[in-house]
Amino acid sequence: MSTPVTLETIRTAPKVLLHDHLDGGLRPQTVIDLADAGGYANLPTTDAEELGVWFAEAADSGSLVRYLETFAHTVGVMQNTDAIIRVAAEAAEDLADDGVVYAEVRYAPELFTEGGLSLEQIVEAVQEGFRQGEATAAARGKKVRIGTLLCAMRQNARSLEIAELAVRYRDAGVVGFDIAGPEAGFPPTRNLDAFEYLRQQNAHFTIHAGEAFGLPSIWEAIQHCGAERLGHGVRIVDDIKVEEDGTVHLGRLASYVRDRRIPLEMCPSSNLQTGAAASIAEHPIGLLHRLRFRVTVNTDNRLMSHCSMSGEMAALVEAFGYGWADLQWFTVNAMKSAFIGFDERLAIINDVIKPGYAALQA
Ligand SMILES: O=c1[nH]cnc2c1ncn2[C@@H]1O[C@H](CO)[C@@H](O)[C@H]1O
Ligand SMILES: [Zn+2]
Repeated sequence: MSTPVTLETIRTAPKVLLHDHLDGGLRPQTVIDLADAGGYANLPTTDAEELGVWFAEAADSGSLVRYLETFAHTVGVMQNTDAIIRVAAEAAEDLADDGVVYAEVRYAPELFTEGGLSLEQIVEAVQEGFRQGEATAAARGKKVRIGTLLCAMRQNARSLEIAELAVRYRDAGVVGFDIAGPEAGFPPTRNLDAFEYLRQQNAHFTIHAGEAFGLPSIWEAIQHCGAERLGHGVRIVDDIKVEEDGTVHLGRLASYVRDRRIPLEMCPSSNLQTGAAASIAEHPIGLLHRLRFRVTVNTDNRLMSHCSMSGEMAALVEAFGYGWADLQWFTVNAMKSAFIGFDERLAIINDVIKPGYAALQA
């Protein structure tokens, strides 16, 4: 008999996460410890439980710009290598404990230079932390592999430099590039030189698009910049019309995204907080899953959105009645869309994901 699909059983299922911010996933107690050690005095509270609630509530603002303001505190405590190593190691452990078998975790190196670290020192500290966290998790019998994405911030003008950094570290665990930060007023085409460079280097990138801004942002990301995946991409529904009788019409852009199998890195809880969707039940992921877009499920920011990979899946199960076959479909979609090599993706699908879901459905 098939195992019932509950939060607890979903935790045991192999999961793949493509969109998770390192500076959005700290444990509240770690924020407090690091603030204390590093002399960061601006935290709203030094009680771990209260701090967790504070982040979730402050981020629950209905606006991406206000959501992003909460990162001042996590970035504020990550300005030395010890702090960065600890945060990265704990991220790997927490993901492994939640049953994530492969994750791409992203961060913007340019945000961690206030204490005098070079971009290279920052990248190396994060890689060291991931390596430590993977080893700690493996010793507990949980195997996770972490790939790193480097973000450039849309509001700054350092994207080419960060793209070069990503390429320099591509054989050391950095598997791709992204642009993050406020979307309105900062179109992806501002960073064309970075994307051009990455394409010439045969390097991979995704772009946050279609979260706080609509179709033009998605169109630019794909057709001008050459994004392989879309961070969020929720607003692609603006190009889909559902008639009262249920007939569906896809516009040219939505058709292109579906036909080309462009992966959508969807983050349901985060989207509720930034106002990109009103509720999980009304989240476009339901329609996009039904229409067989290349949908993936992600956390975005586990601290600010007070979520986990298993929790996001459980919320979808509750809202849409999904079963193991749907959760496996999301997981295989994500693994197919990862930025590591084809043979490695295939091995995880065949050796880990399929047997894992088969056992749950047996
Ligand atoms: O959903 C999002 N949309 C756009 N930018 C984001 C989102 N979540 C986090 N960041 C931004 O990405 C930086 C690097 O990790 C974070 O510091 C935050 O400013
Ligand atoms: Zn994001």
